[in-house]
Amino acid sequence: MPTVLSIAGSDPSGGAGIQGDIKTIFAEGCYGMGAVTGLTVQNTLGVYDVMPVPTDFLYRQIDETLSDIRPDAIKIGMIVSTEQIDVIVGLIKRYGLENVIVDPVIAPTSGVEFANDEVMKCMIEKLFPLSTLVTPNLPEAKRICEIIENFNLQVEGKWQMQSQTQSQVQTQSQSQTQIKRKAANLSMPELACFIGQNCGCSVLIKGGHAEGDDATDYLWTASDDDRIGCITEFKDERVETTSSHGTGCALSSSIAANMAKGHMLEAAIYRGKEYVTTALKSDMRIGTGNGSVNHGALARQ
Ligand SMILES: Nc1ncnc2c1ncn2[C@@H]1O[C@H](COP(=O)(O)OP(=O)(O)OP(=O)(O)O)[C@@H](O)[C@H]1O
Ligand SMILES: Cc1ncc(COP(=O)(O)O)c(N)n1
Repeated sequence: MPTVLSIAGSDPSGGAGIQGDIKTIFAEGCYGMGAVTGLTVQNTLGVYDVMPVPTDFLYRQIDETLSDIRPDAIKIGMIVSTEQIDVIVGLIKRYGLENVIVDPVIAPTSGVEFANDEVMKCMIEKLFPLSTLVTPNLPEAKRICEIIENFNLQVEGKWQMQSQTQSQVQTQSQSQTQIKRKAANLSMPELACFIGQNCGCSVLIKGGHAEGDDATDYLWTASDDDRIGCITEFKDERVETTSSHGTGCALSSSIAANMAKGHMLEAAIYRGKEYVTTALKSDMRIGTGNGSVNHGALARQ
């Protein structure tokens, strides 16, 4: 059975974080594992508090799991300190892990902040370049671009190596200076391109917080020679529901699970989107606030 490790925070109300991830991974027919970065106090009405797990304990959770069971993909959600990032980055490198999906949860829709600018800067510099895919929502993508601009970050790595050999990419690279100047007003595809070029990873900007009748996500591809530097649109209907808590966690976990099953990145995103739309359409209505998506609405092998 394909195996997926989620490294994320605990959401005791069950819709997001490690609880939502493992439900999603199970529904996708994979074996789910979870290493907890922090405990939260939250329900369907908001996030009230966060308590980080000590760094050495996070290290031991992941290390002992990896030394026993090798994951075919990993999903990384809430990270609350630069020390936690160093631990995760060190272990990804030591075990040579592949199919690394990072959902950079900066601040939940309602409630306290998970990651400050210092943590985000560290994530951008150290974790993003090791990632197969980074999946910010629209406000997160704008904040990441501002941090890249404000700290003048440009991460050395695989992107720079690839851009020397790809003429299509060189053309986009030349327009980077122009993109940098107007980062605050970038469109969703431009945001994806800006982050991807600066961090050397594929980037999916999620459209749940955008306006419009459709929920459209945009992928900028850093790997896969044929598609490098290309933008791909993933469009689906916008579902009217008050049960949308955990969509971001469900999407990234579903993508990780589908990559663990052997799907290529674009196919895995397509299937992830299908999973989330079905989970939203179920309109489960648990709790008194913004209830959880129905993780069991689509189950497949
Ligand atoms: N009302 C909706 N109808 C259909 N799809 C949606 C809706 N809201 C979000 N999505 C989809 O859900 C996925 C997650 O997007 P979103 O922008 O909500 O991420 P997020 O903010 O990280 O999620 P969360 O609210 O769990 O933090 C995307 O594929 C997005 O297009
Ligand atoms: C532990 C944890 N991780 C991620 C989220 C996603 O945030 P939201 O769905 O509220 O925007 C969350 N609420 N809790």
